[in-house]
Amino acid sequence: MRLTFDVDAVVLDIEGTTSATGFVVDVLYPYSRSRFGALLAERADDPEVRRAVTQVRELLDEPDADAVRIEKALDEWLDGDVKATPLKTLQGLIWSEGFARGDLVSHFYDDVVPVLRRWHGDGVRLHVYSSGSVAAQRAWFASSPDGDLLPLVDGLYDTENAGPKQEPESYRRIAAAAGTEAGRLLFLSDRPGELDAARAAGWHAVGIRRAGEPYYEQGVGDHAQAGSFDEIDIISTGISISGSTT
Ligand SMILES: CSCCC(=O)C(=O)COP(=O)(O)O
Ligand SMILES: [Mg+2]
Repeated sequence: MRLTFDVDAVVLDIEGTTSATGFVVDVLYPYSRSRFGALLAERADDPEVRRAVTQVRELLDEPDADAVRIEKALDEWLDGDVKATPLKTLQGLIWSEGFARGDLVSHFYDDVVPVLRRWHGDGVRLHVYSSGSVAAQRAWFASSPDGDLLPLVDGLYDTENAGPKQEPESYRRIAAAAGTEAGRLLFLSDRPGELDAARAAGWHAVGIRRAGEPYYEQGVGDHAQAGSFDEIDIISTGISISGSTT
């Protein structure tokens, strides 16, 4: 079944939506795991590392946690795919350097890039909202197998600049930052809790269900769903339900 939305902007989740969770877990996670120790030891004075370490200590409620304890916590969060903000900050530092060095190339499902190019060509604004840090998102889109996709993207949002993905307030912040009415925004994600939060903020939301992804069997509750981006049409009239133009 095809889905049609009259919106001005589409906001994209990454893992499970544009890209395979398996790739993130099997390629990116080991890459960061093997580099946490050196990052914590050699760059402890880097302001971003220091800020993330402070956040880890706060989350653990262990103000004196040393580098060994911090690394253990990061590894445990990796094992559980826990989307802790300081984990994502440190991964973002490591991955963006890995992408820049050419060690890493990102992954997008086959249907995604042609559809993103079409929507962008049609004047639909594209934003990203992922638990992966903005630095990681930037590197991910810049180093795709199809080349640099960053020119397609207007805004990048993560759990630091927008907030947790399961809270409606985060979606209100993104709408304000993007300068777009809630009813003119469409969120695509694999996780029902994120779709619920977007809808509670007045956005349109579609669950992306791809066979083999962790949330495939659970489904997306009562949200509209699509198996690929090909099933979604965007028309952008610029006319909101209340009749005002954007
Ligand atoms: C380029 S971001 C890498 C993926 C990642 O670490 C992540 O947590 C993605 O989570 P999402 O919110 O996009 O499902
Ligand atoms: Mg996801």
